[in-house]
Amino acid sequence: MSSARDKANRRIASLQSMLCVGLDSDPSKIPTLFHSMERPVLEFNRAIIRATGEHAAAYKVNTAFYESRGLAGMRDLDDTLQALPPECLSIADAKRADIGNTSRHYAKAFFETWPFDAITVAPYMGFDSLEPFFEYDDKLVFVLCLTSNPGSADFEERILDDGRPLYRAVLDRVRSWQRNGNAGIVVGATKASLLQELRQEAPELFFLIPGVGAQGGSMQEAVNQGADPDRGGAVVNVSRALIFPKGDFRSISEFEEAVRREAAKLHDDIKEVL
Ligand SMILES: O=c1ccn([C@@H]2O[C@H](COP(=O)(O)O)[C@@H](O)[C@H]2O)c(=O)[nH]1
Repeated sequence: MSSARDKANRRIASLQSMLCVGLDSDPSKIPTLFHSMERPVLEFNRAIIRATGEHAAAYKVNTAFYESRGLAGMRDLDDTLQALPPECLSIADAKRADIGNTSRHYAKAFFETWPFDAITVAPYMGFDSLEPFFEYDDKLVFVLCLTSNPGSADFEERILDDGRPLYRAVLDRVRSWQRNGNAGIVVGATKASLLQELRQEAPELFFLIPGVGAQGGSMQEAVNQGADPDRGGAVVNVSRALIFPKGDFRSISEFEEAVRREAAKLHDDIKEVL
């Protein structure tokens, strides 16, 4: 069994939490309190980690918010990864994949240079583009399957000649590609009824479920439909609705308290269902 997956399941069971905290740390949205600091995004991330640590099973770093800031962003990504609690699953939401020769370097970047436990990848270019990721059998590779956005209808929900929607074909292939239980899929919380169908089809896959909060998905539905038969095997991501609480904060600790309250609420919702 992949050690990343083991780690995630241990954390889910010990905490009774599937909460994945999304560090979509958009500098234009972080509270002004942080703006005068030398590294506002890193300090913001550290505050979020302090506030959510006791409730989180995983952290997802969406690399777009760091890459868009060039070198300074990459330094923040590096130091954020080091600040994550080692008992939580760390996910690079990088949505990579290319010809095999190039994918090998993407895999090295996100599994070795930055030693994340997991990465998100796109299935469009087929098995040889994903094989370099699956070769890391101690990690978790989340393949985009049925995404949370309305545009999932453009390709993912298209019906193939054999009568299956494309996302079902992706699911079937991912099941055969996994090594040592290192495969996962991304399914949007906004697709709750289909989420249940996919879970029934693939009880052995690990699920990353984004789309709760700002995109309208419900935490309880996501956990209910997405958990595996042992009530583990999935993490549910919340980014904006958790890390950007509304309010005018006079101190960092006031800000952290607001985030902690929101994380505790989400954790309570999860515990009620698990
Ligand atoms: O289908 C997908 C795949 C990835 N995402 C990512 O998850 C978070 C969601 O952010 P919220 O603020 O909680 O809406 C973000 O990083 C997306 O890029 C997704 O939403 N849907």
